[in-house]
Amino acid sequence: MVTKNQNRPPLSLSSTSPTPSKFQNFVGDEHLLDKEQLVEAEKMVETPINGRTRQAFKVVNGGHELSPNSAPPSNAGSDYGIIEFTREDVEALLNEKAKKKDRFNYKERCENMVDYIKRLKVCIRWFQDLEINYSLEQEKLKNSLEMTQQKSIEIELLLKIKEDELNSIIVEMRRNCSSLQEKLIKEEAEKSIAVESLVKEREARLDIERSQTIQSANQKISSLNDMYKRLQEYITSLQQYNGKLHTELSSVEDELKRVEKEKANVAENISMLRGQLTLSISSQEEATKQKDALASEVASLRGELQQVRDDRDRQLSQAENLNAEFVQLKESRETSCIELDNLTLKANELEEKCSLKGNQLKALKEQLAAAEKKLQVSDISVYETRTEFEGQQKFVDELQRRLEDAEYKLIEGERLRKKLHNTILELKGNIRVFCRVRPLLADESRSTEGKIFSYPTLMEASGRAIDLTQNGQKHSFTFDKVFIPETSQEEVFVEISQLVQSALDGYKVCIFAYGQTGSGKTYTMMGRPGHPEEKGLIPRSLEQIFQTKQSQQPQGWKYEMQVSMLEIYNETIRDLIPTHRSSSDTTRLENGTPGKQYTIKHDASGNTQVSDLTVVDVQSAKEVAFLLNQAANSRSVGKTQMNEQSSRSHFVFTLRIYGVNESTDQQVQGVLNLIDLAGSERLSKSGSTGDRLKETQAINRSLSSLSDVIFALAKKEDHVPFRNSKLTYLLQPCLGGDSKTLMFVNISPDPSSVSESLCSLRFASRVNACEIGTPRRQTNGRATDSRLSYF
Ligand SMILES: Nc1ncnc2c1ncn2[C@@H]1O[C@H](COP(=O)(O)OP(=O)(O)OP(=O)(O)O)[C@@H](O)[C@H]1O
Repeated sequence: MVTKNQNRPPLSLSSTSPTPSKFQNFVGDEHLLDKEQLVEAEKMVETPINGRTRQAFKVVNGGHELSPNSAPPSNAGSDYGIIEFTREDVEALLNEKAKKKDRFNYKERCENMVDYIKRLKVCIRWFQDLEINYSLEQEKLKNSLEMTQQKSIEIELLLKIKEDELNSIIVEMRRNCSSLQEKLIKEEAEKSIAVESLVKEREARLDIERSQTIQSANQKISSLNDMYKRLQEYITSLQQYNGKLHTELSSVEDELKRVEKEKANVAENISMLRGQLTLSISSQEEATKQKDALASEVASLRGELQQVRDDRDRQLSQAENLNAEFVQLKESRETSCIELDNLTLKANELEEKCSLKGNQLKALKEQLAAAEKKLQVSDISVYETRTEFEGQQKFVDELQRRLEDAEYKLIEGERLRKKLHNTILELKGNIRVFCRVRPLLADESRSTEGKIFSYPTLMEASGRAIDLTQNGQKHSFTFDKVFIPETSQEEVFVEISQLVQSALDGYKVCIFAYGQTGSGKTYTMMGRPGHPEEKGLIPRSLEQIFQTKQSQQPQGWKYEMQVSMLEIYNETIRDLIPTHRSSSDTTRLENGTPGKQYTIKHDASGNTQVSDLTVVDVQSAKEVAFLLNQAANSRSVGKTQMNEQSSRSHFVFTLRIYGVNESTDQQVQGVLNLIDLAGSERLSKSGSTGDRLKETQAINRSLSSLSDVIFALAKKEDHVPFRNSKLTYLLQPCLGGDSKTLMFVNISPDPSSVSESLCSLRFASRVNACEIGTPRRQTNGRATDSRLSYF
């Protein structure tokens, strides 16, 4: 049990004879229990709690708990508590108290009283302090109460204001609410009306929609019809345009023929005139010569005449002298009679001579006059011939100019036609296909089954169509271009030069040759070694690229070029640039075990990388030609029944072009891929065995993968099996991307290969129908590692 009384001072009880109780142990003579506590203690002694006979009381001094055995201080503090004691203790205490009451003497009482008074004084002081504290506290409390009251008044005021506000708001809201309710009712009524009308409308709309769907379908059909018509019109306009071009072309050709005829006539005339002119020139020369001869003769005759005259004069003077002498002699006639006779004779002789010379002179003069006349006539004829020649020359020049004009028009027309054709193809996004039929080789049969190929020359088809006849059945094909066997390498290159040019303009370009073994793929791509005039597309393309590189330098263009070459042999990639070729690679060449593993990767921007492949920076076509030569020597080639020098692998030549224009800051990044595929062949025909058989099977497998890819692309299937072979995976960006792709389908004219040729042509026309998207120009900045990027 715990009792506390902190506000009252403790009363002390003194005992004279300590009882052997615990209580005594604690308090000694002084008991710090007050009356009430004692009464409490008595009560407790009388009423044991929970059947216990001991109750716990503790005396606390200044808040410190006293341990049971420690004696309380003499001035045991202002506090008290509970002391553990027993019933017997309390009883003994009470008995002791009763006994002590009597025993207290007066002095002790006085002392006690004094002590008590002291204590009371202390108590009073304590009370006073307490009172002061209390009043202070009261003051404080009062103040705070006042403040609190003020605050509460303020708050009350605020509350009142708020309440008023809230009331007004509530009133307002009630008003609003009622108006809203009214509105709601109204709206609900309207809604129900609207719902009704909506239902009605819906029904009506459904009716209308039904009719509209029919209408829209009709409209669609009509718009499709319109579109179809427009397309038809566009096609017809294109056809008309094409036809116009063709008519223009044919008229230009007619004109050209006419002009050529005229030219031939004129040339004939000119040659005739030239003959005449040479004749007249020679006659003129002869006449001139004659004239000169005559003139010199006349001069000599004149000289002679002069001489004769001089002679005559001399003779005359001599005659005079002689006459004088004669006169003298006459005087001495007799003496000089004989001399006179002689002199007379001499004079006669001289006169005769003189008259003869005079006659000669006359004849010469006549001759001279005739020659001069002749000269004049020939001069006139020369002049006439010259004017005629000049007229003819003018006419020839005029014809020449017209011919040049016609030729220019013809070339322009052809260029425009090509450009339009290319634009149409680019818009269509198709792979372009050129077909090339090679000439019959010396050892191939020429006559047995007749001609199997013909080339229709009708307007539209001219230069683009090829017909193959097998067992009397004709199969017609049309491609972007068909090259007949007589077409030269130069003529073929002219057709692709623009495509090559676009690699410099920043396009990805891919040209690959497909065809049966021995059909002329390597000839088309590489040409005939040692015959410069028969060099193929690859060397020609490189020459053009490096020439353009040079010619564009003045306009500020600078190009960097990198070359790499690889072959896919038995489904394994091999680096064809020898700088990297290790001894292990060489070993593999012989035993066919794979060495270095090259992997193909395509990045997000459509570039292809082949890991570890050698890439060489090149500056000139010569450097590339050297590398090409080395690659051609390293390439897997073997002899088969179909071809002496059969390529047993797919050859991929890649030229990466990075161009920058320093004056305009333009940048282009183009790629030129030139691919010579290995030839397809029938195992039965090729007669391959052993390693050759393995090669043939690998070639046929990869070409069949190529055809699977083409089939999937043509059918626009969701999945295109590019990964089925290294070849198709490498060609993926060309076949399914945004590059300008051209396929050469090479055809052998050998009648024994007619079924293979038919297969190739069918495959090619399927390729021609493939849509791969519109080519994109790469004009972005320099790639971080452009060296590895391929397609
Ligand atoms: N247009 C042509 N003019 C003259 N000769 C040609 C022509 N095309 C090919 N040839 C000759 O035909 C033969 C076979 O040609 P080529 O080796 O290019 O065939 P290919 O298709 O590459 O064969 P493979 O697939 O077996 O390598 C060669 O002797 C080549 O010189």
